[in-house]
Amino acid sequence: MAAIQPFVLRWGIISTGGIASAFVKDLLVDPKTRAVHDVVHKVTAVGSRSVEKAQSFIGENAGGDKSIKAYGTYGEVYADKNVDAIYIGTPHTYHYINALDSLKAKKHVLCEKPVTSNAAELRSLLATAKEQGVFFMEALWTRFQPLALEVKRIAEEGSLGQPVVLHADLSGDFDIYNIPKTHRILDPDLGGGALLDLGPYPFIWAVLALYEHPSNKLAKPSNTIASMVKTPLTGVDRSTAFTLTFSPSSPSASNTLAAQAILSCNINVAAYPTGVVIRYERGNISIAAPIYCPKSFTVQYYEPGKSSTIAREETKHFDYVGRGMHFQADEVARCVRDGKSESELWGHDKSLLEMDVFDEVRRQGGYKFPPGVEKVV
Ligand SMILES: NC(=O)C1=CN([C@@H]2O[C@H](COP(=O)(O)OP(=O)(O)OC[C@H]3O[C@@H](n4cnc5c(N)ncnc54)[C@H](OP(=O)(O)O)[C@@H]3O)[C@@H](O)[C@H]2O)C=CC1
Ligand SMILES: O=C1OC[C@@H](O)[C@H](O)[C@H]1O
Repeated sequence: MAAIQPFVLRWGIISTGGIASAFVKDLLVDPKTRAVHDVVHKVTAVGSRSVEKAQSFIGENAGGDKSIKAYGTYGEVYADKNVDAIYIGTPHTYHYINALDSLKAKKHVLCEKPVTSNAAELRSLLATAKEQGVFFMEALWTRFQPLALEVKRIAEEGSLGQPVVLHADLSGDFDIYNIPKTHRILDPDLGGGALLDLGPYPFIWAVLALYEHPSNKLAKPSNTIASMVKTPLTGVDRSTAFTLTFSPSSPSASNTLAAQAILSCNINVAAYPTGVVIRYERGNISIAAPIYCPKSFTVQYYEPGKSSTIAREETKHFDYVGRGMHFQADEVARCVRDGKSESELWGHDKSLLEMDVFDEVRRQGGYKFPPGVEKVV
């Protein structure tokens, strides 16, 4: 019997920065190393604002593969007939225009986080993706990693009971007093600050453990409270804390979850070793830093009826070839192969919730983008 050929997704890469490089290296990892046999990835084009940069990028990240086109404009990638899907790795505030141009060229899109600067931009992109009949997804790679799938399985299998409270922090020491104020983490024109860059990760754990919990019935948080500390360097948020409360919409509502997520992010201190703690009625799940690609988590089960005593605990470790960005690429390939417009794991509703929450956090924190940064308001 003839072997079934894997589906090949042909990628065009927009920009040649740090994360585009990491993504391409992962795309080129043999999927069989992670037991994936149904899809494979091919990079067919790289677009940069400089053709020399595109050429060097291919040399450094794809062994100088001559079959990959190097372009000195992004537009040539959108127009390339040998590109099925576009990966966007530009700074936050360019995601909207780059994604819009890709969608208008009828390309499927995987766009780095945060998907847009605000919710209005995202709504506009989703409308365009629908009109054009193409797939669109935010690159929230953590949601597709095997560790996240296993945390979700254990959290929902029943032994731990209902979630009560989740604490998640992502911090990173960006050496903010010594880097240029034009660095993307500090520059307000590039959506600088902790919330947009780091906030998606504490948020994704709140979504996985609370929003997606079966007892929540995909109800949005009933309340969001937020506060920001701004850096005088450029006025962007150095530290942001926000809480999301999930509670039944009425005493008879089908969404019965009553739980809170306490989330934070900072750009002037390194990550704490435990990045996420989810407390349940009958135990805890602790996830090791870095929370964007954790390699282990520990589940503790309480002595029955005694939340002060741990009866047993188990730590699970995960390892694979590559950084872990290829799992989201596999999801894109499968969705495109199957004619889907969005992923079931990180679908449009979750990116929309993220941008609605972030808009509200910025409103309460008093963070306004400079005029002209938001392309849709
Ligand atoms: N998933 C993850 O783990 C990570 C995701 N990210 C996300 O990826 C995005 C990019 O981050 P990162 O790779 O660190 O950024 P970099 O600054 O390293 O790269 C951004 C690239 O975007 C292009 N670009 C287009 N317009 C501009 C502009 N006005 N200023 C600067 N660069 C521009 C450049 O490529 P060229 O000159 O070739 O056009 C540049 O190399 C961000 O949105 C961030 O949130 C970042 C890090 C990790
Ligand atoms: O997505 C990200 O994850 C890792 C961080 O260091 C980086 O700044 C951020 O963009």
